[in-house]
Parts: sequence; structure tokens; C-alpha cells
Amino acid sequence: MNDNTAIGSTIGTTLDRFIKNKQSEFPFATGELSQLLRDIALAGKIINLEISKSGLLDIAGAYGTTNIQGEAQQKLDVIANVRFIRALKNGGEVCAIVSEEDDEIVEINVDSNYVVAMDPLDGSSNIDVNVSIGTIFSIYRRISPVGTHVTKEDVLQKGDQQVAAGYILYGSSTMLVYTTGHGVNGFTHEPSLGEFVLSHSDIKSPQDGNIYSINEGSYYSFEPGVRKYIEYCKEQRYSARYIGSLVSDFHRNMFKGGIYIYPRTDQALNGKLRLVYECNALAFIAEQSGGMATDGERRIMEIDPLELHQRTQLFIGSPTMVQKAQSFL
Ligand SMILES: O=P(O)(O)OC[C@H]1O[C@](O)(COP(=O)(O)O)[C@@H](O)[C@@H]1O
Ligand SMILES: [Mg+2]
Ligand SMILES: [Mg+2]
Repeated sequence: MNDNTAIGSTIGTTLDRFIKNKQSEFPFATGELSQLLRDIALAGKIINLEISKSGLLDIAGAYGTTNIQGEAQQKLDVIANVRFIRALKNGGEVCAIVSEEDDEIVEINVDSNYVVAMDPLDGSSNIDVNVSIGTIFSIYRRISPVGTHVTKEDVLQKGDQQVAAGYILYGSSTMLVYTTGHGVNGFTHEPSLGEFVLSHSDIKSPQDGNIYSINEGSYYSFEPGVRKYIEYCKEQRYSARYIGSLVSDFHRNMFKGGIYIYPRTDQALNGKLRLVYECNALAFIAEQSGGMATDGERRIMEIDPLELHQRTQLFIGSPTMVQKAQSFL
């Protein structure tokens, strides 16, 4: 058992109980955010079921459509998107959703308070080959008055405005990891109970590490500084680990100590990953666990989003490694 494990309270503390306990710490809490977190967990359980038997079902392969980024949508991308939107709609706490799989803002309920930005299925290239994948989510409080139509201002908020963020990792076990700005906690799905149960409390990322995660296949399209850092990692005899699912690479490095980098390339001049529904959420988790997340210069969470599907470079992980990488740029 590592020091991130809540000794002796694991089984007893379901996500539901944990949320209830946390809510009581905030006298003015209305329960809306708590309910929204429960709705996200519910959608995660449903998608987890589909993913766990995806090989048996006719849900492998491409859906036949492309999203606004020109990427072929996988069937599970679309299914996950539909499941999340339905669960959030039924939950009633969400006024709008920004999703990787929808070109525009999806307005849900103008009488609700919260905006959700999400990557319903992260690691799409790994869906059909049984490699771990995830879901990423950010939660903001709307700015415009309740009862009015949602505006771009409501959904294009800086990462520093997040009230909660997290991810669900569908791996050898399924985990929900999230923060509300008071530390990071991890819950493992207990299939026989059908519950997420606290398994990793107050997660702390090692300050330094020896794992680097970058797609070296694009080495010759990286800028000289990034190439020099890769050479440095090799000289240090660091381990190269790259799953190709951002959530999975981030999760491993958060526990073991490491850095994940997706820099700009000649194909992706602003990097590949999306600020609003991939990078902001993981940056919040990283910072809350003692890690660091930048675009090579600025904190990810202080970048002003201008577009829904805006891309950014990402340097994320153990602070000593992120600072070292930046020193080469
Ligand atoms: O194949 P590449 O260029 O290394 O990109 C892999 C990266 O792209 C992503 O798959 C992008 O996310 P989506 O799968 O949600 O589109 C990340 O999960 C992953 O880290
Ligand atoms: Mg993604
Ligand atoms: Mg995706």
C-alpha cells in the first residue's frame, strides 16, 4: 500500500458518502455541485460497462463522421458523448456542455448553474486495442444570469475559474479522480457494489521523477529545445513511457513521478491537445497534487481561451521535470 492509500477507511467511504461529507464542510453549499459530480460518476459507470464489453458488442471502429478537428469519430467517442449529455441533462444541474465531439456549445437547461467542458473519450486511438482510455471533465459556474441563454463568456473561462475537474480512467481498474480545489482524491469502481469507493486520498505527485512521456515518432518535427530535453532524458537514463492516452500517461506520472509533453509540431503548430476540455482539467489536478502544468511558458490555467476547440502545447507533471524541460526551450 502506498502513502496515497487511505488506510482503514477504503471500503467504507463510497463516493456518495465522501461528497456528502465534503458538502457539509461548506455551509452555503446548495448540493448542486455534489449532484453534478454524482451525475458524472453515473455516466462513467455506464460507459465503463460499454467499454468493458466493447470487444463483444458492435461498437468497435469508426462511426463514419468527423468532428470539428477533422478527426474520424470512433463509435465509442459518439456513444460516450451521448451517454454523458443524457446523464447531465437528466441530472438537471448543467446549463451547457462543451464537448470534443460537438462543434458548438450544447445548451442544456438555462435555469441551471453549471457549465461542463468534457472529452467524453480520451485516447481514441486505443479504443479498439484494449489499452486504457479515459474521460476528462471541467466544471465552471456560469457567469450570465440563470434563466438566460448561455453565452461564449460562460464557457470560455480560464482554468483558474474551474470549481471542479477530474477524469475517469478505464484501465485495469476503473478510477474516478477529481478535485474541487481542496486536494485530489481517487475512487476505484467496485463492480460488485457498483460503487466508486475511496482508494487514494489526498494524492500527492512526487516533485521529481524519471519517466518521460512524449510521442518520439514526431521527433524531427519538434523544436530544438524539445529535442534537447529528450536527449537530456536519455542521458539521465530516464524511462520512456507513452501509452497514447493522455489520461493514462498523466495518471501514471502523477503517482510515479514523470513528465508528459505534447509540444507543437509542424503538423500541429499550436500542439494537439485542447485547452478547454483536456488541458485545464488535468492542470487543476496536477497543481492540486503538487505538480505543474504549462504551455512551455505560462501556467495552463491562466491562458485565456478564445475558441471552444483551441489547442495548446502541454508540459505537465512533476515540477522539477517541467521546469527542467522549460529550461531547454
Ligand atoms: O497519437 P499522438 O499524436 O501521440 O496523440 C496521442 C494523444 O492524442 C489523444 O488521443 C487526444 O485525445 P482524444 O483521443 O480525446 O482525441 C490523447 O489522449 C493522446 O495523448
Ligand atoms: Mg482527448
Ligand atoms: Mg476524445
